Amino acid sequence: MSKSPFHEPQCHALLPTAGSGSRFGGSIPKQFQLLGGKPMLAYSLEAFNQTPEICTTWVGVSPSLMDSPLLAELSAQYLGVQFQASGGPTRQETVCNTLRLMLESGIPETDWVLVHDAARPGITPRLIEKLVAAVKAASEGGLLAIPVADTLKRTSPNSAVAGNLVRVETTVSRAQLWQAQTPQMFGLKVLYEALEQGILAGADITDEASAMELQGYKPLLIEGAIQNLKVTHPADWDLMQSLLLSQYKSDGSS
Ligand SMILES: Nc1ccn([C@@H]2O[C@H](COP(=O)(O)OP(=O)(O)OP(=O)(O)O)[C@@H](O)[C@H]2O)c(=O)n1
Ligand SMILES: C[C@](O)(CO)[C@H](O)COP(=O)(O)O
Repeated sequence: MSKSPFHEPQCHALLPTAGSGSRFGGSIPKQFQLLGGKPMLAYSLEAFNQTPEICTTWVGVSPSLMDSPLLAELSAQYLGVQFQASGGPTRQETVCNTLRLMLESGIPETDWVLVHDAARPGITPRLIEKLVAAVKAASEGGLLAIPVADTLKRTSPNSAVAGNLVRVETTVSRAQLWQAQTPQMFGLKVLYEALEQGILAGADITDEASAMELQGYKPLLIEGAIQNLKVTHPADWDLMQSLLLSQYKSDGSS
């Protein structure tokens, strides 16, 4: 890969897939379960493959799945994609390990990386392009997110009532609050260093932006879309399936 001083930063995708999907359940992790006939991960791979700005795509896989038929099938189908045994015990470790491999492979440190949850199959090339355009125009990292629309209630460790009920402790103002989605787009080396330091410090990092914020950055929020929701609980599955069906119908792509 070129390292000339005139190198125009390129964009790369990184999909962490080493989660166990404990809240979702099932005999295999949710990102490999069939959604509308194909593994959930395939939707994100296709969205990035169809986005001309994306040069390479890297997938962080749990080492225990590297030799599975599942992976063999996906690697045969998505030939240009780099499937790496870089999965770690937490999402941020999976991302950090994969970034290290990307840097070691010779991708320039100043290139951009878009980290995207395999559990968000509703991502589209249009949303990816919107993020890339905004971040490149500002030359600052950013993420897709949506403003909070519901009233927010806080509970406390003492708010449990009989059964599974909890009581409201207080209402939290939703003004200026956004829900973070992915992709989250940052410079490759700065993100790697931010995650490495955050992990070493034992910080509570739940996304790439929070690692960057700990280093003093103020990432840009670019409006995403509700269809880009994260499939977390079993109830999200049918909703996602309907959203994907209507998206594909309106695209004319299936
Ligand atoms: N050790 C981990 C944990 C999570 N992820 C990935 O991070 C993304 C977001 O995580 P989430 O949807 O919460 O998945 P899980 O961690 O698998 O879910 P749970 O917390 O319910 O176990 C997913 O693509 C997941 O595979 C990962 O690569 N490595
Ligand atoms: C990165 C993320 O999707 C942003 O909302 C979210 O923080 C991932 O959290 P999870 O608990 O790993 O699903």
